[in-house]
Amino acid sequence: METHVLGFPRIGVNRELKTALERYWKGAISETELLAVGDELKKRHWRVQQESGLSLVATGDFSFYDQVLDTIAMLGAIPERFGRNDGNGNLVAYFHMARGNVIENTPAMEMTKWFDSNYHYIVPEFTPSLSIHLASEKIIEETRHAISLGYRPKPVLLGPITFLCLGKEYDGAKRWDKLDDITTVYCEVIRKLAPLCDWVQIDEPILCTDLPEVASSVFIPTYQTLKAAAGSSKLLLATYFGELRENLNLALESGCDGLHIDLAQGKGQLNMVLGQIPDTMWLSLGIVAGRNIWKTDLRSSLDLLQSVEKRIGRDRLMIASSCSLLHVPVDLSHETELDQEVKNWLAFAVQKCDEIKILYDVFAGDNRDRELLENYEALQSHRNNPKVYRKEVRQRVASLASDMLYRRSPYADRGREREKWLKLPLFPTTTIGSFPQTREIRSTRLKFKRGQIDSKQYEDFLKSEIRAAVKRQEKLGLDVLVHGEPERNDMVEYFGQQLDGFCFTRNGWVQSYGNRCVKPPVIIGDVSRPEPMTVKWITYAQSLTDKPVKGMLTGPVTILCWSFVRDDLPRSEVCQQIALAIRDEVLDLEKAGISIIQIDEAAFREGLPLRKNDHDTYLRWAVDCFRLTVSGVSDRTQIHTHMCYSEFNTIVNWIAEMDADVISIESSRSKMELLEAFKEFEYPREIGPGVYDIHSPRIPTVEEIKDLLKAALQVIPPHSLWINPDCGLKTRDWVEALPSLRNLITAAKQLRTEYSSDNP
Ligand SMILES: CN1c2c(nc(N)[nH]c2=O)NC[C@@H]1CNc1ccc(C(=O)N[C@@H](CCC(=O)N[C@@H](CCC(=O)N[C@@H](CCC(=O)O)C(=O)O)C(=O)O)C(=O)O)cc1
Ligand SMILES: N[C@@H](CCS)C(=O)O
Ligand SMILES: [Zn+2]
Repeated sequence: METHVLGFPRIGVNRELKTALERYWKGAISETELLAVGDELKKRHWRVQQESGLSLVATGDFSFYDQVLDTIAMLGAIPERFGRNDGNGNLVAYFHMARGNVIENTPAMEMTKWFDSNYHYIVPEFTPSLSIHLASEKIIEETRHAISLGYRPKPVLLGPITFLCLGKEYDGAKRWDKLDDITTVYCEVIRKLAPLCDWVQIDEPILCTDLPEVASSVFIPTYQTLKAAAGSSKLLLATYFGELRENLNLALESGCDGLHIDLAQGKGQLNMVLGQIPDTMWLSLGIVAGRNIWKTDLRSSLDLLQSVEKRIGRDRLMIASSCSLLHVPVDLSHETELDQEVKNWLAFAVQKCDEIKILYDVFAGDNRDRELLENYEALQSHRNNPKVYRKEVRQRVASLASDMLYRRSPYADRGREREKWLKLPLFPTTTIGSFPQTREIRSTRLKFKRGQIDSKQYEDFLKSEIRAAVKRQEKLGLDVLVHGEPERNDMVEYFGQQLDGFCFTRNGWVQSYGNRCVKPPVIIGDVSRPEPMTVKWITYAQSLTDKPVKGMLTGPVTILCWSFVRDDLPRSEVCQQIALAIRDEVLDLEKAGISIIQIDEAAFREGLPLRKNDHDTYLRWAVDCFRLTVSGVSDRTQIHTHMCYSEFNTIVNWIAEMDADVISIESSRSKMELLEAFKEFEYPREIGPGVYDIHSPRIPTVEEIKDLLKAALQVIPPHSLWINPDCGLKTRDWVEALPSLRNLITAAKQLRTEYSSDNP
């Protein structure tokens, strides 16, 4: 038997990687110093896995930005605009791909959501001239390094089929034409890894989705080629984030020596796999959930292990995490301020490694009765805690009436009165909500948290930030203003902190992309809103200006998706509870005189199940929860929503069903590609496709912005077009945000002039 995790979080328990990256980008540390931080983190994480007693340690899972970008570097699949650098150890080219090159004005590669998670990967670009060759031996070097330190490594590669499926084709390129070259490089890498290790893990999460036909047809031959390169080293085909369903045969006939299945998000597949797995194939059971932070139910996991043993014996079994632990925080023992009872319900990456080992020990016949009893008691304490079940919340959800899902009038009617009221120009300009979270804002919040300043001082500081934000926007000439969100640490955590039913970690950071991390709140019980959460700040901003200030809220689906959610209640029901809480806030904002309210549903698309068959069920309850949130307002109130990284094509009709008056969407990195969706489906509302890529430090030019707007105008009627950045500006500095917004306003003004003279 073997025990292992599919990957370990790389950010570091104190976000050491984030700090080092930011210092390196600023020029405060050298490349050598950055590499040393990486080495230290790798060593630390290998040590954790070994000290837990796992039989294998993952190598190649560390990355300075993203594992897909590392694969791009390994294959030399570097787009021409970054020069002919081979990416091997060349961190400069590597970071240009991730973040753009400010000096040469080269845009970054696109970034999008990793399956249905809040992790983001860099999207491979396939062009006809792309030449694939082994360009980086990082994984081989890392594996040798682990061996030199006495570890038993299991290198982790992103599989070629998933890599190809996740990329995008440009200039008429056909991705599958690259398969042979890519397979050749993978063979070269596997051949070099084979003498170093017993197992090589190849991740093909794409097998848990509806696979394109061509991918199915090339899967088995590709893997047979890879297996031939592996020689006596064993290949573990890792699947996760769902069930294999109709792709099971591909996995079983791949020639791989082992198959890993996700039993957290794909428990239903176990019987089918057990019924069909060949006698020679190892089975890695992903029992310990890699996407949530609840303790594993060890007793029921042991029952499962025993039932598996009865069917296929124990010699070919591996006990594992369901997926990489990238999606959970590093170490619970650092949570010194968490309520002890709640803490006892949780397990982070380090603790999950321990759980795997306990399962192994008990299964192997060792006595771990104390740990089993503690685990049982912890689960009971969660179930029986009075905060978990709250009668008044359950009753409110039970008494929901269907008329609570409808605005008073249909869209066409409710706009008329509002137009007179809001007096917005053609192509109204706005931003998405947040302004730069400057060092001063973050450190003042920290001082408040540590009790070094009192609430009056903190509130005065936030008000001065809001005043400055309003002044800046008036000076820029924006039409619809925002208060800038200086009071928010994060758009989900901030709301979670004010809602009953949530709890928080102090240090539970999870990587979202590159250097950016989130601290997802934990939903432990029924959710309700004890008091207004944003009204004070929005009304303060509105009191400073005659222009409309948008109320800014995070929507229920996004709060759900970006939290660790209790697993004893359907997600749809938890979402309804959150929707009711946010509905109360919407109505309070309206009562306080706010005429435009934006409800961010940045994670709406992310929550979409990976299989088409499961889409409609999710979309129905997710759309209804959004409608429940906003439908109480009068016709005069304009409802906005905002979404990031949206590949909408198949769900535009559902987005229209949300019945928001205006939607703003990320689109600049993908060069307005999302508009394809609107060509076929005439979206009956107003739209602000993003024209400024806020994830890059680059300042977009007026011409660039106008080009994007003109592309948008091919599809969106002028009276429906809003002008805004892709997303909030919290990750930018003012030195980048101000000139970018100036260019955005100039582009809007020029377009207005062109349109009024073209269309008198
Ligand atoms: C919009 N996006 C978001 C996603 N998910 C979220 N939960 N939130 C989002 O906004 N997903 C999709 C996109 C892109 N993803 C992200 C994710 C994260 C960020 C981001 O900016 N993260 C910040 C951390 C934010 C935060 O919680 N900050 C806290 C703590 C600040 C801190 O680190 N304090 C230091 C000391 C500071 C000092 O003295 O200078 C400390 O405590 O030691 C806060 O502000 O209070 C990040 O930097 O990673 C953006 C997009
Ligand atoms: N209002 C939020 C949305 C981010 S998705 C912001 O501007 O940061
Ligand atoms: Zn956004």
